[in-house]
Amino acid sequence: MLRRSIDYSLYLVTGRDLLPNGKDYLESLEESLQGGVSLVQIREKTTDTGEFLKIAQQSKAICRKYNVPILINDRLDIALAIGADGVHLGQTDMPIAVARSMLPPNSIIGMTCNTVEHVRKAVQDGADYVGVGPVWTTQTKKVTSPIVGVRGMGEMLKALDGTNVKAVAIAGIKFTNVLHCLHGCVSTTGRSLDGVAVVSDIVASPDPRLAAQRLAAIVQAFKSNPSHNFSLGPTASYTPESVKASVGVLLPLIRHFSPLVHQITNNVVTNQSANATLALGLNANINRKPIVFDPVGVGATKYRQSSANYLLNTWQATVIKGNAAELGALANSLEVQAKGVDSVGKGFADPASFVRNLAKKERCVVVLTGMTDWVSDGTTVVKLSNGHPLLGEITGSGCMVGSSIAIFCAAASVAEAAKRAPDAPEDARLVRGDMFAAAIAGVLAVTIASEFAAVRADVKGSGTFLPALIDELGGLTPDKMVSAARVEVIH
Ligand SMILES: Cc1ncc(COP(=O)(O)OP(=O)(O)O)c(N)n1
Ligand SMILES: Cc1nc(C(=O)O)sc1CCOP(=O)(O)O
Repeated sequence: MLRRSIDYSLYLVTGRDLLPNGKDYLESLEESLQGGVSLVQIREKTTDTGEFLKIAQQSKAICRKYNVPILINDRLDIALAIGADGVHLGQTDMPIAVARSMLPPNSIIGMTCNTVEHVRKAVQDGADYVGVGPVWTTQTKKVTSPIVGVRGMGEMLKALDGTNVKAVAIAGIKFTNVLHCLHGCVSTTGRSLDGVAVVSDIVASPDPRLAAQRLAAIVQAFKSNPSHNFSLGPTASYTPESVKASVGVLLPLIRHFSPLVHQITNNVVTNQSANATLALGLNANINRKPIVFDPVGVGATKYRQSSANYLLNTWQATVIKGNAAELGALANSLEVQAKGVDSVGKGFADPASFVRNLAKKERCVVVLTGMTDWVSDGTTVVKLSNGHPLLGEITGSGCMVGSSIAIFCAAASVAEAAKRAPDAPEDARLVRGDMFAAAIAGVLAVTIASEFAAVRADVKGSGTFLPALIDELGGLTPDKMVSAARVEVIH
């Protein structure tokens, strides 16, 4: 039998103990519905049955006014008593089949899932939706299962492929991170969330209407185009000519906008990275938009590995840049070995597939550096064949590439922001501008400058190469970059 269609976009789970002082529960619920809450779950963990029943009845009357379905957390008896639209069950609650046999036909049953196995079981048992998480930590409840993290959600969502079971993420979701959550929680097969479940960001707000409105606007915008990434999107078809043209456009933007770039770098290369940044035309400072992550020597120690994972779960990287050993370690691949922070051996047998898969998994642009550089947005792969062996003989050339990528990303993002009308509708893009082209331009700036530097008469070896490289970075022009760039596009 067909179940009614539910809009899971903004799923409010109630929490009366979080209401601001003096705020009435029913008034808060009604305001949140006016703000765009599309589904409500009444969650009362310590309330007596009689009071729970009364609250559920009153809540149902308000939800009906806005034509929004109401579910009950854990308690089938309350759901049956008030004629709710369904229940939300936890892993230790009543099995779905038993609940289904007791509830009216077409009732909605949701199940909490903390692992891929939970999701598979919930699908098998006939859940209508899964509440997947915890995405982040939360103050609202003592969560006993490990944090799944945004990067762990893809595998859980993938387990829903081929089913009609819906998914909402839960725990720690707020206006400030909801877009990160939606962007990051997409499987490699393209399955994204149907919505987000939120308690405190709405309930604890003195203005729940506004709290719901701003969450709903982002969720709706994301759902209207869930597949976009940091490039021009899956429909954009890149060619060597279009890539080179973008690179040519981006370089003057750096000098025009001189965006601020906040660099957190290691002590060995601080000076050099700052010099490269300045040569390209920037003041190193704070810019809060694109994030370029260079996981230096990530495979070398457990501490580096756990720090990288922590950072990647805390914010969404726009670009991850590394050598074969670093990216191999991030991807848990044993194909390439490291020696200190350097990569040894021949590299990946199929670098194009490697970068494409990692970019898809991490939901960002991936840059694999080496003799040949490979860049992917998860769909398209670009192979870049510029560079000079002297680059490998100076320390920190990889960090310089990271800085250069950051500069181009900042310029592309600031230029896009300048074009945008102040009242333009929310488009749910974590970073605006073509970050794929920017990452490519960042790599090419250094590798092309290295080619110009290496052939200068004043360059006798790595010692004289470094200042010449900085000079050549400062002297780059769009024409020089476009005519020197060796770009192949692999779709
Ligand atoms: C949408 C959604 N997802 C998960 C939960 C957690 O439910 P449960 O595991 O039953 O834990 P309690 O809510 O009972 O503490 C939820 N309520 N809603
Ligand atoms: C009810 C609930 N269940 C969770 C789980 O991980 O299973 S987290 C949670 C509370 C989420 O509250 P907030 O939006 O305030 O972080």
